[in-house]
Amino acid sequence: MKVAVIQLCSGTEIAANIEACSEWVRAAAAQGAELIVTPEMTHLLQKDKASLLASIKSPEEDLAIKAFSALAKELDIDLLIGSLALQTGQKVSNRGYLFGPDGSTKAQYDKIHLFDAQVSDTEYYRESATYAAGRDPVIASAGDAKVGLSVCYDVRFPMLYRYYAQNGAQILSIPAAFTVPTGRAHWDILLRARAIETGSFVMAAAQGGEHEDGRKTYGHSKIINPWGDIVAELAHDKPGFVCADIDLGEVAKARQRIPAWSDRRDFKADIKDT
Ligand SMILES: O=C(O)CNC(=O)[C@H](CS)NC(=O)CCC(=O)C(=O)O
Repeated sequence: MKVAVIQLCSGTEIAANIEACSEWVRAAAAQGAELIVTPEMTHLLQKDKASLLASIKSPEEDLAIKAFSALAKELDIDLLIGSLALQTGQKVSNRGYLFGPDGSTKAQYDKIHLFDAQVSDTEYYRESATYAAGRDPVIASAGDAKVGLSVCYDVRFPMLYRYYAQNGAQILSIPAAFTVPTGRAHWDILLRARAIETGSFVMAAAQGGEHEDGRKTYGHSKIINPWGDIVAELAHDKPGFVCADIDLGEVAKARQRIPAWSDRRDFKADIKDT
């Protein structure tokens, strides 16, 4: 099957971000992509909390959900919107959506692990101050593939992806808005590790560049095969997309060669200091 990841430099205007993203989705679909993944915070990257809260809507009123479900139908594709900021209660949800070729919402996933980190002496994030954490892993079908959904910082929690692999996922979706310092040091290695240790394809769609809210993100969107090879990538931080023809048969092959994903043994975690 042919798949694509889209890289964006989303700004602070929802309508403009939807339009920019839609153009790239159309371009990828024109090249034959049947499953397309977009980055975390596709329709709004806004660091200022008051402005964020003033811009976002409930899922019922959100314009991106309407626009992207219609786009999936028009193009007859599976469209996985990495995530949207949505007003869902006391706190905001960082929520991904998979829209099917009929425009239906096949799945939605709320980011489980929130990014509260001191990235450098001057750059820190307190995502949990604004966002509510999700609790449930989600696997959804796209064509013949089963896809495990995640968002950004989730990539640092291998147990989520092991759970996905053991429950039938062949593709791991890892949309992101990675910081530049952690991106340089960790992005590529974390993604390849998740592919290798689970014997799965990884589709990593990233935000990249200098955003309107003043933030910089790392870019370097890529598609990785179950052996850990990068089969397509944008080796920069500018908007664009890359496609790859992927053979889901490679998943079973990789898992047969190195059965680490099913050889797990449970051990007692209470190690005694001797
Ligand atoms: O808040 C928003 O507007 C959009 N969300 C993000 O940018 C999120 C939470 S701050 N970023 C990450 O999770 C980066 C993780 C990362 O960079 C790492 O794990 O190293």
